[in-house]
Amino acid sequence: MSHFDNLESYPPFFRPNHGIDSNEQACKTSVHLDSDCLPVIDFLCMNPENLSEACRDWGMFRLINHGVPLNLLNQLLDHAKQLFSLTFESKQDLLSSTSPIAYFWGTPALTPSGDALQKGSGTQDHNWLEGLNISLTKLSKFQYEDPLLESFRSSLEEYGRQLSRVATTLFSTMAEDLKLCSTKSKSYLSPPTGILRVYRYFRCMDSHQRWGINAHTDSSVISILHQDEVQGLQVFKDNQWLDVKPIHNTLIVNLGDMAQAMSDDKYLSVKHRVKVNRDKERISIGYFVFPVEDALIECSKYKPFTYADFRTEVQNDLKTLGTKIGLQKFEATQE
Ligand SMILES: O=C(O)CCC(=O)C(=O)O
Ligand SMILES: [Fe+2]
Repeated sequence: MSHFDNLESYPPFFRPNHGIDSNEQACKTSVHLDSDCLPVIDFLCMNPENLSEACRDWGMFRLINHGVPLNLLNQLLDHAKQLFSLTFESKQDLLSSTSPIAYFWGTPALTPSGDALQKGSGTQDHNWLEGLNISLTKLSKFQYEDPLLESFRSSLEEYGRQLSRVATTLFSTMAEDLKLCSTKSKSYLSPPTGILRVYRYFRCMDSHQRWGINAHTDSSVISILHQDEVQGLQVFKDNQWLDVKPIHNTLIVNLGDMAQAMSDDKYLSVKHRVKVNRDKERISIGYFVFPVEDALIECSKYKPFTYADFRTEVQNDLKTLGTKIGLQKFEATQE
C-alpha cells in the first residue's frame, strides 16, 4: 500500500505532485514545548475561580466530565472518517452548499451561507484541510436519503444539543464572574447561532511549510473542540506555541473575540493554529456559538458594536486583505 493510498478522496489541489513549488514559502519554524499544562476544568463540579483564571490567563482549557456520551463522540469521528473517504467528486455532489452539511476545502473562512471566503488562489492561502460546515438550525429540519448521511445528521443534531448545554452552563458561570446584567448575559450567548465544523487535515509531505489552519483567533464567544488521537492543535501562551495534546474523552474549550470584548479584555481570545502531519490525517469537530446578531456589545476598550458589525468587517478584510484584523478595528482609541 502506498503512503497516499486514498488519493481520490483528496481534492486535486492537495494531491502530491500537483506542481507546487516546495520553496514557495519560507520555512515556518517555531519553538514549542510539549505541554499538558493547559488548565483543566471539571464540568461536574465546576469551580468558578478556576474557570475565571483559565479564561483570563489562557483563554483555553481542557474540559473533563462534560457529560457528552463517549459513544456519541466516537460515532461522530467514525462517520466523519467514512464521509471524508468518499471520492472528492462524490463529496462535492452529495454535500453541496445548499445542504445543511456543506462540503468545503482549503479554507475554514466561510460566509454565513457557507461560501468560501478567500483572497486569490495562491498556495499560501490554502489551509491544508477539507471540511463540513453545519448549520444546526437547518440540520434539524432536514432528512437525508443516504443512510450514512442520515445517521451522521442525527448524531450531529444530538451533539449540537449537548454542546449547547455545555456552552450555556459555562457561559452562565463566566457571566457571573464578569458581573454581566441579566439582559446582557441573555443576549451575549445565543445557542441558536451554534454551528459545527468537521475537519479532515490532509497528510502533507511539506509538513514544515504548510498549516492545517494558520494562527488565528475565533470570532465566537465560546468554541469547543473534539479531536481524534492525532496531535496538531497548538496554543500561543507566553510567547510560545504549545502543543495541545489529544486526551481521550476530554473537550478543548477556547474563548473567541466576542468573549474578549464582552469581558472588556479581562478574558483572552487566544491565538491558536493547527499543524499538519506527514503521515497521518487528523479529524476534529469544532462547535462555535455567537451572541444574538444585533445585541450591542458595550465596554470601555471597544466602541459599541454588534456581532453582525464584527462579522461584516471580518468578511470584508478577508476578501480585500486576505486576513482577519478582528477586534483591533473596534478599539475605542481607533478613529
Ligand atoms: O481543528 C482544530 O484543532 C482547531 C480548529 C480551529 O481552530 C477552528 O476551526 O477555528
Ligand atoms: Fe480556531
